Amino acid sequence: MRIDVITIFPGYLAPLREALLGRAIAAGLVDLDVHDLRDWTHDVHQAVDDAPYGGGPGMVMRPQVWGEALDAVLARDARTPRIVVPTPAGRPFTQATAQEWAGAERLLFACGRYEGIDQRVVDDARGRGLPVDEVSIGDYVLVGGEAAVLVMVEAVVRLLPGVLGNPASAEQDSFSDGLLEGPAYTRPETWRGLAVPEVLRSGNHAAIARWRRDRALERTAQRRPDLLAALPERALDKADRAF
Ligand SMILES: CN1CCCC[C@@H]1Cn1ccc2ccc(-c3n[nH]c(N)c3C#N)cc21
Repeated sequence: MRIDVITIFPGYLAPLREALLGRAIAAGLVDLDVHDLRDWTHDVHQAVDDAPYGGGPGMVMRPQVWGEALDAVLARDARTPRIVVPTPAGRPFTQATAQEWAGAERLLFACGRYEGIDQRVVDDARGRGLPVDEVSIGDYVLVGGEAAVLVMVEAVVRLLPGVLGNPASAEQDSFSDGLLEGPAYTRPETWRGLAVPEVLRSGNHAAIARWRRDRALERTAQRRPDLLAALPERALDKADRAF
């Protein structure tokens, strides 16, 4: 997978070259290029923003600069990317989105700042037949798109074959079966007077699987009843319903 990121703060994306993602890049599973939007300005001030039509607070990112940047980055690889524009006004980014994008050959992230990117940049890309996803990572307001890109790239890249040491980890993710993960424990058996649940030390794999499923159902019902309500009928077996 090739990933391009266009931003006015390239340094913000440095963590993408650390740890798991860094290893994926080193292993050739991911090609990452981060581009400075100001490379496509032509004035001495390298202006990337201007006052909003219709008035209002803040500044809007200029379409000319973004248009040139996108055209140039698109041309650097024959593969057509999904263009991803983080925005608080976007569709929710979910595990399903990450799984869908993990199948893409190329992703191109356009990081806005200020009040956002002139809407005609997205409209022009879509008008040329390019797939553009305007997405939000949550119902809170950030200062720009870079933090969202860190989140989304991690969620996608970890799903790529060969990235996680144990592929079962991704299969047993929270959300992969529609439920939150239950509690996890490791040694010592007792810590500050708190013991590991006995069933986890029983060696009875069926009982352990049932206990873990019950804890996931319990936690999901308590913290995310919306996820439980969204589960398809077939997702809960008879034992789940008895829970
Ligand atoms: C605050 N300021 C005026 C109101 C509009 C947004 C703007 C800031 N801003 C500019 C570009 C940009 C991109 C993403 C996000 C963002 N916020 N929250 C999310 N879940 C996000 C995503 N994904 C915020 C951004």
